[in-house]
Amino acid sequence: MTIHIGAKPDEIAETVLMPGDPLRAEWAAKTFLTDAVCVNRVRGMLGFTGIWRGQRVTIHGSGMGMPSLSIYANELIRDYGARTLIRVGSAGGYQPHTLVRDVILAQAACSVSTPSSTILREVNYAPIADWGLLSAAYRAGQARGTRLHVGNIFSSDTFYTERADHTEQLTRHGVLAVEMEAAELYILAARYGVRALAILTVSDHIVTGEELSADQRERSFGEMIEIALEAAFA
Ligand SMILES: O=P(O)(O)O[C@H]1O[C@H](CO)[C@@H](O)[C@H]1O
Ligand SMILES: O=c1cc[nH]c(=O)[nH]1
Repeated sequence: MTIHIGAKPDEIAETVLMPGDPLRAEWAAKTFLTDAVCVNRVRGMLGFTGIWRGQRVTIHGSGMGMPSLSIYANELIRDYGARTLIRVGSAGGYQPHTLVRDVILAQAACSVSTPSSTILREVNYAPIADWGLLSAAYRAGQARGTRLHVGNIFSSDTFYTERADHTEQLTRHGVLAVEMEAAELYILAARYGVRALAILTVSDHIVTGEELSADQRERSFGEMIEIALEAAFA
């Protein structure tokens, strides 16, 4: 047990999928894993461990924002031995071609700051995905015929931005979408020598205003979960 995760030491798998939403973790575990057991309930941050095609997998919520993800990813890696962490999240599309329900593989994640900024100091570190996971996810998405994009995303510290100029410049520089966790996940993975990838489903579009409901965000992201599982064990 750690401060934030109530699981016993052997109850977390080496492969962990991390949605921001703990209820999405529950839905995904019940939908895609067999013999799924709830291994964490501390603070309502649900985690489940079960079996997918003979492989042990944990699906554990990260909460919203990089400070929250940092707590869970640190404990999963350092205390429980997680070696592959795949964020499965929602994102706001920036580009005309990143449409609602499209899937984005985050090759890199830019940010204004991350929890690691205090230790990286003046270094403008480039957080990047694990190449093996990224290429496997791309192949899995292509094979399924998913509308897929690979590229840079923005990990924001805020959901409600007051900086229209900011969004405009990120869009102009080819950033595909905005979310709130991937950059810190990639930095932690690099620090501890483990594999990480963020797979995102576009849940709303920052320019057109089209959006999915909260219920759809919890339950309609099956394609992304299957791509994540296939990539993890490719
Ligand atoms: O759907 P999740 O995985 O939570 O991801 C996105 O949704 C939340 C904001 O609504 C943030 O956590 C953002 O990164
Ligand atoms: O962080 C997020 C996630 C989904 N949509 C947004 O606009 N921002």
